[in-house]
Amino acid sequence: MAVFTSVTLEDLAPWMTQFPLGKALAIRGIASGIENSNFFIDTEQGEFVLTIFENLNFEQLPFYLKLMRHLADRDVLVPAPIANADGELCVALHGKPAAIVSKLSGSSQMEPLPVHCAEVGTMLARMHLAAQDFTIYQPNLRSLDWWQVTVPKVLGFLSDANRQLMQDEIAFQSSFAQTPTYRALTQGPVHADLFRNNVMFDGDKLTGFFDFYFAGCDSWLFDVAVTINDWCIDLATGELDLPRVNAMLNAYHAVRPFTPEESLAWQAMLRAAAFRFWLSRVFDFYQPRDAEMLTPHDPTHFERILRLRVSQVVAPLPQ
Ligand SMILES: Nc1ncnc2c1ncn2[C@@H]1O[C@H](COP(=O)(O)OP(=O)(O)O)[C@@H](O)[C@H]1O
Ligand SMILES: N[C@@H](CCOP(=O)(O)O)C(=O)O
Repeated sequence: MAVFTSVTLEDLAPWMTQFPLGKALAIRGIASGIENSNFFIDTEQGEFVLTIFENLNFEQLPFYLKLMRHLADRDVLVPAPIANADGELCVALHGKPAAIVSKLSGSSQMEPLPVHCAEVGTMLARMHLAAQDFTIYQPNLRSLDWWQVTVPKVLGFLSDANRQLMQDEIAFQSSFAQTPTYRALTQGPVHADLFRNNVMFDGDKLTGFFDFYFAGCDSWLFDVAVTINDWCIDLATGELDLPRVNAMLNAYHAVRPFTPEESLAWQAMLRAAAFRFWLSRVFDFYQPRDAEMLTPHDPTHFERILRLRVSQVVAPLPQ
Protein backbone atom coordinates (compact mmCIF):
# COMPACT_ATOMS: atom_id res chain seq x y z
CA MET A 1 0.00 0.00 0.00
CA ALA A 2 2.96 2.33 -0.23
CA VAL A 3 2.92 2.79 -4.00
CA PHE A 4 0.04 5.15 -4.67
CA THR A 5 1.56 6.43 -7.95
CA SER A 6 3.21 3.81 -10.14
CA VAL A 7 6.43 4.51 -12.03
CA THR A 8 8.06 2.30 -14.67
CA LEU A 9 11.66 2.20 -15.84
CA GLU A 10 10.42 3.72 -19.13
CA ASP A 11 8.86 6.67 -17.23
CA LEU A 12 12.09 7.14 -15.35
CA ALA A 13 14.54 7.15 -18.30
CA PRO A 14 13.88 10.70 -19.60
CA TRP A 15 13.29 12.12 -16.12
CA MET A 16 16.58 10.79 -14.74
CA THR A 17 18.68 12.62 -17.34
CA GLN A 18 18.48 15.80 -15.19
CA PHE A 19 20.26 14.04 -12.27
CA PRO A 20 23.99 13.25 -12.14
CA LEU A 21 23.31 9.57 -11.49
CA GLY A 22 23.62 8.03 -14.96
CA LYS A 23 20.91 5.72 -16.27
CA ALA A 24 18.27 4.07 -14.08
CA LEU A 25 18.81 0.31 -14.31
CA ALA A 26 16.00 -1.01 -12.12
CA ILE A 27 13.10 0.25 -9.99
CA ARG A 28 11.28 -1.56 -7.18
CA GLY A 29 8.29 -0.26 -5.20
CA ILE A 30 8.74 -0.26 -1.40
CA ALA A 31 5.84 -1.95 0.36
CA SER A 32 6.05 -0.26 3.79
CA GLY A 33 5.29 3.40 4.51
CA ILE A 34 1.95 5.13 4.68
CA GLU A 35 2.31 8.66 3.31
CA ASN A 36 4.17 8.57 0.01
CA SER A 37 5.06 6.37 -2.95
CA ASN A 38 8.60 5.08 -2.36
CA PHE A 39 10.90 3.14 -4.71
CA PHE A 40 14.41 1.77 -4.60
CA ILE A 41 16.21 2.68 -7.83
CA ASP A 42 19.46 1.18 -9.10
CA THR A 43 21.44 3.66 -11.17
CA GLU A 44 24.87 3.68 -12.78
CA GLN A 45 26.01 5.57 -9.64
CA GLY A 46 24.53 3.13 -7.10
CA GLU A 47 21.29 2.65 -5.18
CA PHE A 48 18.93 5.50 -4.28
CA VAL A 49 15.40 6.05 -2.99
CA LEU A 50 12.81 7.84 -5.13
CA THR A 51 9.86 9.36 -3.27
CA ILE A 52 6.74 10.75 -4.89
CA PHE A 53 5.02 12.95 -2.32
CA GLU A 54 1.31 12.27 -2.16
CA ASN A 55 0.32 14.92 0.40
CA LEU A 56 3.09 17.52 0.69
CA ASN A 57 3.34 20.21 -2.02
CA PHE A 58 6.16 22.13 -3.73
CA GLU A 59 5.94 24.98 -1.21
CA GLN A 60 6.19 22.69 1.83
CA LEU A 61 8.97 20.36 0.67
CA PRO A 62 12.03 22.69 0.62
CA PHE A 63 12.05 22.86 4.44
CA TYR A 64 12.37 19.08 4.78
CA LEU A 65 14.65 18.41 1.81
CA LYS A 66 16.99 21.34 2.47
CA LEU A 67 17.17 20.36 6.14
CA MET A 68 18.21 16.83 5.16
CA ARG A 69 20.78 18.25 2.72
CA HIS A 70 22.09 20.63 5.41
CA LEU A 71 22.47 17.74 7.88
CA ALA A 72 24.05 15.38 5.35
CA ASP A 73 26.58 18.10 4.45
CA ARG A 74 27.56 18.20 8.15
CA ASP A 75 28.06 14.44 8.42
CA VAL A 76 24.83 13.72 10.27
CA LEU A 77 23.67 10.32 9.03
CA VAL A 78 20.52 11.07 7.04
CA PRO A 79 19.50 10.42 3.41
CA ALA A 80 21.16 13.07 1.22
CA PRO A 81 18.77 14.59 -1.35
CA ILE A 82 20.29 14.71 -4.84
CA ALA A 83 20.04 18.00 -6.75
CA ASN A 84 19.23 18.07 -10.46
CA ALA A 85 21.21 20.08 -13.03
CA ASP A 86 19.37 23.27 -11.93
CA GLY A 87 20.18 22.69 -8.27
CA GLU A 88 16.59 21.66 -7.44
CA LEU A 89 15.96 18.96 -4.84
CA CYS A 90 12.29 18.54 -5.70
CA VAL A 91 11.07 18.02 -9.29
CA ALA A 92 7.66 17.01 -10.69
CA LEU A 93 7.14 13.39 -11.74
CA HIS A 94 3.69 12.36 -12.98
CA GLY A 95 2.54 15.83 -11.90
CA LYS A 96 3.53 15.34 -8.26
CA PRO A 97 6.58 16.55 -6.34
CA ALA A 98 9.35 13.93 -6.28
CA ALA A 99 12.86 13.66 -4.87
CA ILE A 100 15.79 11.27 -5.00
CA VAL A 101 17.76 10.64 -1.82
CA SER A 102 20.67 8.38 -0.96
CA LYS A 103 19.77 4.91 0.31
CA LEU A 104 20.65 4.07 3.89
CA SER A 105 21.99 0.57 4.41
CA GLY A 106 20.59 -1.93 6.92
CA SER A 107 17.19 -2.21 8.53
CA SER A 108 15.22 -0.88 11.48
CA GLN A 109 15.98 -2.27 14.94
CA MET A 110 12.55 -2.90 16.43
CA GLU A 111 13.85 -4.54 19.64
CA PRO A 112 16.59 -2.11 20.63
CA LEU A 113 19.19 -2.75 23.30
CA PRO A 114 21.09 -0.07 25.26
CA VAL A 115 23.82 -0.11 22.58
CA HIS A 116 21.29 0.96 19.91
CA CYS A 117 19.78 3.60 22.20
CA ALA A 118 23.23 5.06 22.81
CA GLU A 119 23.84 5.30 19.05
CA VAL A 120 20.53 7.13 18.63
CA GLY A 121 21.28 9.49 21.54
CA THR A 122 24.66 10.45 20.09
CA MET A 123 23.31 11.06 16.57
CA LEU A 124 20.27 12.97 17.87
CA ALA A 125 22.52 15.41 19.79
CA ARG A 126 24.78 15.79 16.73
CA MET A 127 21.71 16.44 14.60
CA HIS A 128 20.40 19.17 16.94
CA LEU A 129 23.77 20.93 16.98
CA ALA A 130 24.26 20.63 13.22
CA ALA A 131 20.81 22.09 12.48
CA GLN A 132 21.44 25.20 14.62
CA ASP A 133 22.50 27.32 11.63
CA PHE A 134 19.76 26.06 9.28
CA THR A 135 18.09 29.24 8.09
CA ILE A 136 14.60 28.14 7.00
CA TYR A 137 11.96 28.30 9.75
CA GLN A 138 8.92 26.11 9.99
CA PRO A 139 7.21 25.39 13.31
CA ASN A 140 6.45 21.84 14.40
CA LEU A 141 3.02 21.52 12.77
CA ARG A 142 1.97 18.91 15.37
CA SER A 143 2.65 21.09 18.41
CA LEU A 144 0.55 23.06 20.90
CA ASP A 145 -1.43 25.07 18.28
CA TRP A 146 -2.45 21.84 16.51
CA TRP A 147 -3.30 20.18 19.82
CA GLN A 148 -5.55 23.08 20.77
CA VAL A 149 -7.59 22.92 17.54
CA THR A 150 -7.65 19.11 17.41
CA VAL A 151 -8.69 18.26 20.97
CA PRO A 152 -12.25 19.67 20.55
CA LYS A 153 -12.68 17.57 17.37
CA VAL A 154 -12.08 14.26 19.14
CA LEU A 155 -13.48 14.78 22.66
CA GLY A 156 -16.90 13.51 21.61
CA PHE A 157 -15.49 10.10 20.67
CA LEU A 158 -13.83 9.46 24.04
CA SER A 159 -14.95 7.72 27.23
CA ASP A 160 -15.57 9.99 30.22
CA ALA A 161 -12.22 9.02 31.75
CA ASN A 162 -10.28 9.69 28.55
CA ARG A 163 -12.11 12.96 27.91
CA GLN A 164 -11.05 14.08 31.38
CA LEU A 165 -7.45 12.98 30.74
CA MET A 166 -7.32 14.85 27.44
CA GLN A 167 -8.83 18.04 28.88
CA ASP A 168 -6.52 17.95 31.89
CA GLU A 169 -3.44 17.40 29.75
CA ILE A 170 -4.18 20.13 27.20
CA ALA A 171 -4.76 22.52 30.13
CA PHE A 172 -1.50 21.42 31.77
CA GLN A 173 0.52 21.71 28.54
CA SER A 174 -1.04 25.08 27.63
CA SER A 175 -0.01 26.59 30.97
CA PHE A 176 3.37 24.84 30.99
CA ALA A 177 4.14 26.47 27.60
CA GLN A 178 3.78 29.88 29.29
CA THR A 179 6.32 29.20 32.05
CA PRO A 180 9.85 30.64 32.21
CA THR A 181 11.14 27.05 32.37
CA TYR A 182 9.54 26.20 29.02
CA ARG A 183 10.61 29.49 27.46
CA ALA A 184 14.23 28.83 28.47
CA LEU A 185 14.39 25.56 26.50
CA THR A 186 16.67 25.62 23.47
CA GLN A 187 14.74 25.35 20.24
CA GLY A 188 15.73 24.46 16.70
CA PRO A 189 14.87 22.05 13.90
CA VAL A 190 13.87 18.67 15.33
CA HIS A 191 12.88 15.37 13.72
CA ALA A 192 9.77 15.07 15.94
CA ASP A 193 8.96 11.46 14.91
CA LEU A 194 12.17 9.55 15.62
CA PHE A 195 10.52 6.20 16.23
CA ARG A 196 12.31 2.88 15.76
CA ASN A 197 10.90 2.51 12.23
CA ASN A 198 12.56 5.79 11.18
CA VAL A 199 16.16 4.78 11.95
CA MET A 200 18.40 2.28 10.13
CA PHE A 201 21.08 0.05 11.66
CA ASP A 202 23.71 -2.26 10.20
CA GLY A 203 24.16 -4.63 13.13
CA ASP A 204 24.79 -2.37 16.15
CA LYS A 205 25.93 0.61 14.00
CA LEU A 206 23.44 3.32 13.22
CA THR A 207 23.38 4.13 9.49
CA GLY A 208 20.86 6.95 9.50
CA PHE A 209 17.69 8.76 10.53
CA PHE A 210 15.01 9.13 7.85
CA ASP A 211 11.36 10.17 7.29
CA PHE A 212 11.81 13.85 8.17
CA TYR A 213 8.31 14.82 7.09
CA PHE A 214 7.11 15.72 10.60
CA ALA A 215 10.24 17.82 11.23
CA GLY A 216 9.87 21.42 12.39
CA CYS A 217 11.25 23.87 14.91
CA ASP A 218 10.51 22.94 18.49
CA SER A 219 12.43 22.39 21.73
CA TRP A 220 15.29 19.92 21.47
CA LEU A 221 13.98 18.32 24.67
CA PHE A 222 10.65 17.50 22.96
CA ASP A 223 12.59 15.54 20.33
CA VAL A 224 14.46 13.65 23.07
CA ALA A 225 11.18 12.86 24.85
CA VAL A 226 9.49 11.57 21.66
CA THR A 227 12.49 9.32 21.06
CA ILE A 228 12.70 8.00 24.65
CA ASN A 229 8.95 7.23 24.67
CA ASP A 230 9.36 4.89 21.69
CA TRP A 231 12.87 3.40 22.07
CA CYS A 232 13.26 2.96 25.81
CA ILE A 233 10.03 1.41 27.04
CA ASP A 234 8.50 -1.94 27.77
CA LEU A 235 6.18 -2.08 24.74
CA ALA A 236 3.43 -3.96 26.57
CA THR A 237 3.15 -1.62 29.57
CA GLY A 238 4.76 1.65 28.41
CA GLU A 239 7.02 1.67 31.50
CA LEU A 240 10.41 3.30 30.96
CA ASP A 241 13.29 0.80 30.80
CA LEU A 242 16.10 2.43 32.77
CA PRO A 243 19.12 0.73 31.13
CA ARG A 244 17.94 1.95 27.72
CA VAL A 245 16.86 5.38 29.02
CA ASN A 246 20.24 5.90 30.67
CA ALA A 247 22.12 4.71 27.59
CA MET A 248 20.29 7.18 25.34
CA LEU A 249 20.35 10.15 27.71
CA ASN A 250 24.01 9.72 28.71
CA ALA A 251 25.07 9.42 25.06
CA TYR A 252 23.09 12.55 24.15
CA HIS A 253 24.42 14.47 27.17
CA ALA A 254 28.03 13.59 26.27
CA VAL A 255 27.64 15.44 22.96
CA ARG A 256 25.22 18.22 23.97
CA PRO A 257 24.88 18.62 27.75
CA PHE A 258 21.37 19.06 29.14
CA THR A 259 20.68 22.41 30.83
CA PRO A 260 19.17 22.92 34.33
CA GLU A 261 15.94 24.20 32.70
CA GLU A 262 15.71 21.01 30.66
CA SER A 263 15.95 18.97 33.87
CA LEU A 264 13.05 20.93 35.33
CA ALA A 265 11.00 20.40 32.17
CA TRP A 266 11.78 16.72 31.65
CA GLN A 267 8.67 15.11 33.08
CA ALA A 268 6.35 17.65 31.46
CA MET A 269 8.08 17.03 28.14
CA LEU A 270 7.68 13.26 28.39
CA ARG A 271 3.98 13.95 28.97
CA ALA A 272 3.87 16.30 25.96
CA ALA A 273 5.50 13.70 23.72
CA ALA A 274 3.05 11.00 24.83
CA PHE A 275 0.12 13.38 24.46
CA ARG A 276 1.13 14.40 20.91
CA PHE A 277 0.98 10.82 19.63
CA TRP A 278 -2.09 9.85 21.66
CA LEU A 279 -3.92 12.80 20.11
CA SER A 280 -2.78 12.16 16.52
CA ARG A 281 -3.61 8.47 16.83
CA VAL A 282 -7.06 9.21 18.28
CA PHE A 283 -7.63 11.76 15.50
CA ASP A 284 -6.56 9.30 12.77
CA PHE A 285 -8.62 6.53 14.36
CA TYR A 286 -11.89 8.46 14.40
CA GLN A 287 -11.33 10.65 11.35
CA PRO A 288 -9.44 8.39 8.92
CA ARG A 289 -8.04 10.16 5.89
CA ASP A 290 -9.50 9.49 2.42
CA ALA A 291 -8.06 6.68 0.37
CA GLU A 292 -6.28 5.13 3.31
CA MET A 293 -6.69 1.38 3.54
CA LEU A 294 -4.48 0.98 6.54
CA THR A 295 -5.08 -0.15 10.06
CA PRO A 296 -4.65 3.00 12.15
CA HIS A 297 -2.00 2.92 14.90
CA ASP A 298 -3.39 1.89 18.29
CA PRO A 299 -4.24 5.03 20.33
CA THR A 300 -4.45 3.11 23.63
CA HIS A 301 -0.66 2.58 23.56
CA PHE A 302 0.01 6.30 24.03
CA GLU A 303 -2.94 6.76 26.39
CA ARG A 304 -1.23 4.18 28.63
CA ILE A 305 2.14 5.95 28.29
CA LEU A 306 0.60 9.34 29.08
CA ARG A 307 -1.10 8.01 32.22
CA LEU A 308 2.24 6.61 33.41
CA ARG A 309 4.19 9.82 32.69
CA VAL A 310 1.57 11.82 34.59
CA SER A 311 1.44 9.51 37.61
CA GLN A 312 5.04 8.32 38.03
CA VAL A 313 7.98 10.51 38.98
CA VAL A 314 10.67 10.03 36.30
CA ALA A 315 14.41 9.79 36.98
CA PRO A 316 16.25 13.11 36.45
CA LEU A 317 18.28 13.93 33.35
CA PRO A 318 22.07 13.52 33.60
CA GLN A 319 23.75 16.74 34.77
N1 LIG B 1 16.69 6.75 2.43
C1 LIG B 1 16.26 5.52 2.64
N2 LIG B 1 17.14 4.49 2.66
C2 LIG B 1 16.74 3.22 2.83
N3 LIG B 1 15.44 2.87 2.95
C3 LIG B 1 14.52 3.83 2.94
C4 LIG B 1 14.86 5.21 2.80
N4 LIG B 1 13.73 5.94 2.80
C5 LIG B 1 12.71 5.07 2.95
N5 LIG B 1 13.18 3.79 3.03
C6 LIG B 1 12.39 2.57 3.17
O1 LIG B 1 11.08 2.86 2.77
C7 LIG B 1 10.15 2.58 3.81
C8 LIG B 1 9.04 3.61 3.81
O2 LIG B 1 9.58 4.89 4.06
P1 LIG B 1 8.81 5.95 4.94
O3 LIG B 1 9.58 7.21 4.90
O4 LIG B 1 8.49 5.38 6.29
O5 LIG B 1 7.49 6.09 4.10
P2 LIG B 1 6.20 6.98 4.36
O6 LIG B 1 6.67 8.41 4.34
O7 LIG B 1 5.33 6.65 3.19
O8 LIG B 1 5.62 6.56 5.69
C9 LIG B 1 10.96 2.58 5.09
O9 LIG B 1 10.43 1.74 6.06
C10 LIG B 1 12.32 2.07 4.60
O10 LIG B 1 12.32 0.66 4.57
N1 LIG C 1 5.15 7.59 14.45
C1 LIG C 1 3.76 7.97 14.43
C2 LIG C 1 3.12 7.94 13.09
C3 LIG C 1 3.97 8.45 11.94
O1 LIG C 1 4.20 7.38 11.09
P1 LIG C 1 5.59 7.18 10.30
O2 LIG C 1 5.52 5.76 9.80
O3 LIG C 1 5.56 8.21 9.20
O4 LIG C 1 6.71 7.39 11.30
C4 LIG C 1 2.95 7.04 15.36
O5 LIG C 1 3.48 5.98 15.69
O6 LIG C 1 1.82 7.39 15.71
